Amino acid sequence: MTATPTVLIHRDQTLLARSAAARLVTRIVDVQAARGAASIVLTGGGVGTAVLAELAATGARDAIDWGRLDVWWGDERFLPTGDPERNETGAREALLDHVPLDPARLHPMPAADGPDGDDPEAAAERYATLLRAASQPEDHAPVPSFDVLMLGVGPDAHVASLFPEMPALYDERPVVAVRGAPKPPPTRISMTLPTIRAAREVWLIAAGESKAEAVRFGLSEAGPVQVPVAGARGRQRTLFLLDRGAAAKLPPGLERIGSP
Ligand SMILES: O=C(O)[C@H](O)[C@@H](O)[C@H](O)[C@H](O)COP(=O)(O)O
Repeated sequence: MTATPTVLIHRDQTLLARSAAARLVTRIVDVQAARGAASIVLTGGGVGTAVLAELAATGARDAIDWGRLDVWWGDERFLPTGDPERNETGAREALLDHVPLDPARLHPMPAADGPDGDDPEAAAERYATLLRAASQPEDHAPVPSFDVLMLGVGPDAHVASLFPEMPALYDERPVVAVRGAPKPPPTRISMTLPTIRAAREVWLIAAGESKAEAVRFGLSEAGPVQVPVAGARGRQRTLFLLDRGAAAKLPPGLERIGSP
């Protein structure tokens, strides 16, 4: 059963990113204490990368046992390794290159100059195979039950590279290639909604008024094909981490915990 979302509103984007980074430290430390290793899924985009930069900047990051953390990506822009537009490149610069991760536990999505060359379908399948290999019998799914899966939100209500009305939203494979994405670059690789929903916790992180409408519909009963945000829910917990701008059009009657 998926959880009813909890909404948290912060004053501005900086406080939102700091607070999400602090929450991430606590969550990873708690999971590592309970189960040994933890797993997170990263998102591309401005806020997602800002969270990683805040995590790199906080002394609390040393509380994490970086060698026992698996890092996955929810989506990737299908570009050559090291391209500045790749989500992996942004995440490395912001955090991953500055902490003692185990390289074997770092799972970037394949690049356009990777083992499958310029074939995003084969690259997506390769990533799905990696996820399948990492899933445990208790996950009851072909992918692991990620401890935290973070998602940015597009103004059109996309999450990862799942854009409204596009074929990826009907696809039941764990990872798919996306062609013709409205946000550049057009060719991408993305986890699908069933994979996102396998996560224990899903955190939707959004800042700015341009996201307010998408957040509003994402918290409604809208269908995920029209409003992918509405289909992104965690098995145990779903958090909408917002700044005031992104929270400007919330539907009435929602639980809200504001910070001054
Ligand atoms: O590769 C990407 O672009 C993404 O993963 C995408 O889903 C992103 O998270 C949102 O578009 C929000 O991006 P912003 O935070 O920059 O608005």
